[in-house]
Amino acid sequence: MDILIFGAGSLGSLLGGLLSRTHEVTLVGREPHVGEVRRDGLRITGVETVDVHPAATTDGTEVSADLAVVTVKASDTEEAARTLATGDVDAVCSLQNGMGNEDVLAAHLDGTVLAGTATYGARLAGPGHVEWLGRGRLTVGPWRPEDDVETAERVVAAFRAADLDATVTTDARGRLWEKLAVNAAINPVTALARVENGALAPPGELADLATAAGVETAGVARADGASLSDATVRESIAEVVHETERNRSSMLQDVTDSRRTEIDAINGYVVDRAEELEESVPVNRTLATLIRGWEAGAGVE
Ligand SMILES: NC(=O)c1ccc[n+]([C@@H]2O[C@H](COP(=O)([O-])OP(=O)(O)OC[C@H]3O[C@@H](n4cnc5c(N)ncnc54)[C@H](O)[C@@H]3O)[C@@H](O)[C@H]2O)c1
Ligand SMILES: CC(C)(CO)[C@@H](O)C(=O)[O-]
Repeated sequence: MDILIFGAGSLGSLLGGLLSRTHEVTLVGREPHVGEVRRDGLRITGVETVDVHPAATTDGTEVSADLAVVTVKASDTEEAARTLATGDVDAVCSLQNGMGNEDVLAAHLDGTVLAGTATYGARLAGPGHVEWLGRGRLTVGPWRPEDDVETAERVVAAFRAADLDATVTTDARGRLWEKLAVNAAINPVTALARVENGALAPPGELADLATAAGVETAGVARADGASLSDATVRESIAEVVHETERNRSSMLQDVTDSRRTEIDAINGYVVDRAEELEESVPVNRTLATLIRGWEAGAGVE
């Protein structure tokens, strides 16, 4: 399969590097990473050490591919979609966190839109070098009624052919809501308290706060038509906190490095959707306000 990875940062470089063992992969990213990959290849260390030489470019315009995997941060999805629209991709699959990315891609692109989740852990350690921090799982499914499950099956088969752990889902929206509830719980609380994920293990006030945000999110998910119980969300949060106890969440890393966070696609999305569905989400609203307040004060782009 001809695969374009749009957003060759941490996750995109890891998955693109692993996929390039079996498929034709082009990474679309930024300098100095792209130049280093073109010169010396991409090195993956951590869970496994892998040295590969995928194609890499900073120019994602007018490209054609069987599949574009989108791994930019949520605030860059609109630009990614506009850029991809200048080319010809048969299918696009977001593996980003948060909600709203698939709708942005669908608004700009003609091909099949797939929604995915990724629990792999990755960190760009330096130009040409990505650290593989945790084995994970990918789920991929059709996003809209007109997006066919056969395309999701072909994509999952291609991922598996490269030894990635991937499954097809026919309930992509439900899966995204569940992941959203976990991120809405863990990300802003760890970012505001400046703690590793393990600090949210129960019992404790931080655990209670995170769980309250997750349970509120499950309420909005149900109002949106998803079948996501409070118990499932509580269990998922506790499980992810346990499995990633030494992780600094992506939002904590963004705040520490003075970068814009994905708050709009996480708690911000919960607040917006809750308003449309006339649900009350005071915890998510407070967390979103605090993170957005930090972004404004820090002057991040
Ligand atoms: N890192 C992880 O372990 C992980 C795990 C699961 C999900 N995610 C999700 O995946 C997404 C990406 O996360 P990440 O940690 O890889 O972020 P990242 O910032 O490391 O990578 C994104 C990359 O996209 C590049 N980019 C953005 N716009 C571009 C453009 N127009 N042209 C070329 N390059 C462009 C950026 O330069 C950056 O290198 C997020 O939604 C995140 O929440 C990450
Ligand atoms: C699962 C997660 C919360 C683990 O740190 C991750 O999605 C993150 O950091 O965004």
